[in-house]
Amino acid sequence: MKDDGKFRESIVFSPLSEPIVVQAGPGSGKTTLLIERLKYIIEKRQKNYLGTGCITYTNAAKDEIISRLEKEGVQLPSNLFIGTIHSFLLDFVIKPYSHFFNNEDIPFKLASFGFARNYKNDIATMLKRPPYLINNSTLEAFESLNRDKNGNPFCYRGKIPSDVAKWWKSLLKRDGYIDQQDVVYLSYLILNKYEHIRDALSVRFPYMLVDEYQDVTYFQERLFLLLNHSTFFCVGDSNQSVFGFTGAQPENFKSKWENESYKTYKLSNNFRSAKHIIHLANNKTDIEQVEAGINGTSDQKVVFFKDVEQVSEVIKLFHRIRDNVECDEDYNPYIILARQNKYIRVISNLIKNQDIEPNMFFQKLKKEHYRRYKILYNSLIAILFRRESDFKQAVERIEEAFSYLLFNEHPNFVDLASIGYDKFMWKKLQVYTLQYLDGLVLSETTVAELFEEMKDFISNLSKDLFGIPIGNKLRMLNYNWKNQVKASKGTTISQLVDQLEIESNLSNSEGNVISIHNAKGQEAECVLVLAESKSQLDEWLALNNETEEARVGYVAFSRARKLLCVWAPLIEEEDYAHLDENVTFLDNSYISMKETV
Ligand SMILES: Nc1ncnc2c1ncn2[C@@H]1O[C@H](COP(=O)(O)OP(=O)(O)OP(=O)(O)O)[C@@H](O)[C@H]1O
Repeated sequence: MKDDGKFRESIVFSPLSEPIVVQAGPGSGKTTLLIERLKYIIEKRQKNYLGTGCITYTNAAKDEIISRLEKEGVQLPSNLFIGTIHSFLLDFVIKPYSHFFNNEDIPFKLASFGFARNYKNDIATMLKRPPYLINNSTLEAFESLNRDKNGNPFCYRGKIPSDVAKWWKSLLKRDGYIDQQDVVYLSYLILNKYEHIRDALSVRFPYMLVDEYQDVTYFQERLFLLLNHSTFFCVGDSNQSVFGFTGAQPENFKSKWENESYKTYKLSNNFRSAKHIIHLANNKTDIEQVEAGINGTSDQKVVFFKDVEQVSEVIKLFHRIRDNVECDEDYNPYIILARQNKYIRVISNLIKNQDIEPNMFFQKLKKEHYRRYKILYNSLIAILFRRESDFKQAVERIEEAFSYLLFNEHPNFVDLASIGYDKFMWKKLQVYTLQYLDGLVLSETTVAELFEEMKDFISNLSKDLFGIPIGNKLRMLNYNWKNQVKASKGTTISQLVDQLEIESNLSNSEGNVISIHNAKGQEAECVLVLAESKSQLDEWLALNNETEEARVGYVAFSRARKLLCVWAPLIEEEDYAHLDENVTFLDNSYISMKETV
């Protein structure tokens, strides 16, 4: 059937009881279609108490869907869930039922980001390495450990041997925690074992919509299959499956596609990109997309930078070229994409064109004592938000500081009853503390003084307001500052807050430089993709999408609406001559030419 408005309406307005899978390339409007279907479900669902779950891959995608619905004036019903699979399962399975699988008979707590840092020495011992060799990427690998199909702990990044992986998961369990990956695995175990729980969940959510289905993991798929009272609407693109290192498998989407109980649809239009971008991407896959949006008619070719060795020159060239592109205000004007975080930091600094010293005080405290770092950092960010009159965010930051101070926990998991508090008292203490921080003369208060004063203030406040002594819970605020004695007495709060303010402004402007993985689902008028080597670019441009690296290139190129520029060091024009119908090669002389003119 021709991919036109009528065809799309027929998908959106299909009977609510029909399970549907939509497969289509980038920019074809999959997410847009999913939102239309969601609107239709909200309007048509038969009983108001029936819920709808809309599973997004990231929180950014969740925000985007909510804002699009709100913009269109859709009233969001209270039983509508929009968010990641992890938050869905945390709310509806882990918090209410995970105590069934915990020897302590209490729900598991979520190990928050940065959690592995607390176990650095144990990790070093297990890996038989000195602690200074345990870097962030090793810690990240521990935090993202998943399971193989048999449920055994498994590192899809290939960094952690299986015996160490097993040790890590049992350590978490012993301490009452689960990590992000096990939110899915444990939820699967719970739903698989207890029929009444899975039935209750499935009946509560008879409509489930899932975006980016190609990145669903094995146990996520198994879990979805258990919800047999729910009707699924799934959209995805196997060619954009780039999260193999988390255990995601495009095969899950393929098997859904081949499952005869689903009605399947393919979309062929691309509403996002200029035609040469679409044709370049078509070269890589068996999905043939057709230019159908307003950008489709543009003759702007894809630009490859050749003979440009310095990334700073490439960025200059990119900005020069995009100066000539008329951008639509409704879209992000540009993004710069790279593969590795390390590289992204270098580029961010280049773009800012200024060397920002990372704040040594925070860096050191983070290494020396992570929990105290969390307390200080959050308190100061709260001051910053207060300055900007963002009271809500300020109190949230104080709450995080308090949660680490009193419980060494993320705010979601604090046990207020253990200190005789209720939620109202907890908030009240935070609001008063925020007022107190706001009243300090920041330029005259050192970090060491802040800790001492805060301890007295909070402990007196708790006694005066509620008659509850919590002084012994505040020992994190007693600190001898180890290797930072001098700095803690010589650094004022205003110096640190000012530094944080600069960093937060910078991170806003840095928002345009992102990793390819984080750019999934996003689009911008102009896109610069930085390959880090010639071999990487070769793989990105190869005529297949079999390898994950090849698919990473596909995702990167297809973010662009009007202009796509690509750079790889030592790129050779003759290697890519077969693309010349869609590609122009430019070198540094473009800049000098423009300057002369
Ligand atoms: N039916 C349509 N008519 C015109 N424009 C559309 C239509 N559907 C989507 N678009 C526009 O096309 C662009 C891409 O849409 P969307 O993000 O939904 O695509 P997608 O298939 O989810 O992309 P990706 O796979 O890259 O995440 C957006 O700017 C969107 O507004």
